[in-house]
Amino acid sequence: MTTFAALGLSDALLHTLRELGYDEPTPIQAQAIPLLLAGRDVIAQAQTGTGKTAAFALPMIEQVTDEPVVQALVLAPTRELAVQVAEAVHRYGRHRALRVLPIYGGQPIERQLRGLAQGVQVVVGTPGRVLDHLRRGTLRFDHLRLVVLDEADEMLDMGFAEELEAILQLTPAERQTALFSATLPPAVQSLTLRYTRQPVRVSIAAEQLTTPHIRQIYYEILARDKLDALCRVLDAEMPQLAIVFCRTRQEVDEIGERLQGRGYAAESLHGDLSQAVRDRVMRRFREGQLDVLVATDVAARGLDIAEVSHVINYDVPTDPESYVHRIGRTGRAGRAGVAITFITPRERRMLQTIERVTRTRIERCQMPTLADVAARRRLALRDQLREAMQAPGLTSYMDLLDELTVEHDLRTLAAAALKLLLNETETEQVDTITRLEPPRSEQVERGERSSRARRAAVDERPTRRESGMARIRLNLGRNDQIRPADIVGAIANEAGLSGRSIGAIEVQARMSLVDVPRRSVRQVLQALNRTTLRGQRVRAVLVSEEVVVA
Ligand SMILES: Nc1ncnc2c1ncn2[C@@H]1O[C@H](COP(=O)(O)OP(=O)(O)OP(=O)(O)O)[C@@H](O)[C@H]1O
Ligand SMILES: [Mg+2]
Repeated sequence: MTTFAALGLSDALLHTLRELGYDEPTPIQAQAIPLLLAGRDVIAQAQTGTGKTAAFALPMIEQVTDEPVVQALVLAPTRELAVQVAEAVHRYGRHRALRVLPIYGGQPIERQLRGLAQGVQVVVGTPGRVLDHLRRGTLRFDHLRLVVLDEADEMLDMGFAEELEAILQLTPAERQTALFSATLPPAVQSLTLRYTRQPVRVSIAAEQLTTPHIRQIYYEILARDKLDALCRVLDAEMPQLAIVFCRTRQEVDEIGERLQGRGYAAESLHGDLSQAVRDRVMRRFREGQLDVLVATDVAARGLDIAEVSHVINYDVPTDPESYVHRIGRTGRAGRAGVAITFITPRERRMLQTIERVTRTRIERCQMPTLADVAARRRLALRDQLREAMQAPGLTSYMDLLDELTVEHDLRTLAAAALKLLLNETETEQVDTITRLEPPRSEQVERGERSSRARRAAVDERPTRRESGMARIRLNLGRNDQIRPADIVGAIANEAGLSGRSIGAIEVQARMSLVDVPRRSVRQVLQALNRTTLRGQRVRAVLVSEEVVVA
């Protein structure tokens, strides 16, 4: 086993590492640090959360002199990552009191100018703003010795190629260059050929592109069930911190708001927000004031927050690299994590591509039932109670207890207290989520069709599911236009959410014949029998007072 000392690091740095609790180097650190100390160019690939930052920051700190001129530059794709890496370099270099300055767009340029004027040794920035400063002449690279491109592939993907080239052209030719990422697809080749000199490739041999510490599962559900499913998953999993990734900024805003509306401590993060808001959201999330961060891929790369226990892909990522980085926000530095991906039936192929590229099997799971959620809450309450019993401060409650036990039996009293704590109003668990109401975006597109669907669904109430059977009660009024497609939609909804294939599930849609004229029921029956559900023909028959769809 290698030690940090054996890698050739100075005593002062070794001391800092001991203080930080770093006992031994990670594999990427063991390989990259000696090469970088020897002045070689390095192209390094290693799984998420395996300490790539220290792999470049430690040799950087050793090479930088006390002279107050910019000697090292780290480029990162996002502002949040630039800030985090700057803080990491500062932390690793604290025995040296290194001056490290993050430089990124959206931050007042005056502050950066002041910082630069004071003389910094290391700059960590996003390509756009760094180039800005170079062109203004407020940043000079005459003494630059080391350039690191963190998440190099992402910077190219984001269209920063020109900026990167322009920046690299303004650096001394004899500088040292290093690229780091958990994914380095072939597109990075041309950049490496032009801007590195005889680079050494370091790639940590791993069976999978993702880390084994992350449990990877997926649920297949319909798009319109996603929000319900998300809430169900959050309730069942009770993450310490969770990041929910969505595809678009609008969706991030919408899901963030709807989660807030349902009482979750959630906030949104994406590139349209002002820097002040982005900073505040990140600070609150890191401090644990938020439970859920809803984000675009802006949060997919590099962010290192130990407490993130769950990553949820609300939308399946459009490329495997994005999947790798997104789920890599959990399961860091050997910790356990859970990654949950929602896919709609049409997205199965995308999932297969991800599995193939990452060489990982993602396990299909059944959506947790309300009973599962209740069971989890009870377990959690049990743990909390045990903790509370150990903690001081119970005396004042004993008086109340003495008062109550005069009249009541202790067991009944405790049970009532538990009931209040769990706040479970329903004694019988209803295990269906059924609403015909489509999400807001769909409603707009569907126009007046949706208003009919809503009306038909007003009184729809889920009934209790028995083994393997989902029942949906549709209370349809006399004047409702009954659209078979809506009924089928509700059934598909339920089947999708329960994660079962429709072939294996028996479904009943009931209509009260008291309110619905027989003629309408006949029409519905005929129409239902012309409908298909996930490629299977629907069979609907009238059984006394009920229309049964199977
Ligand atoms: N040798 C070590 N011993 C213990 N912890 C370490 C060691 N090296 C790094 N860490 C910790 O591991 C965590 C992940 O490190 P880092 O952010 O550098 O990962 P990464 O490889 O850059 O991941 P990503 O690909 O997601 O950017 C950090 O919290 C860091 O403090
Ligand atoms: Mg990193």
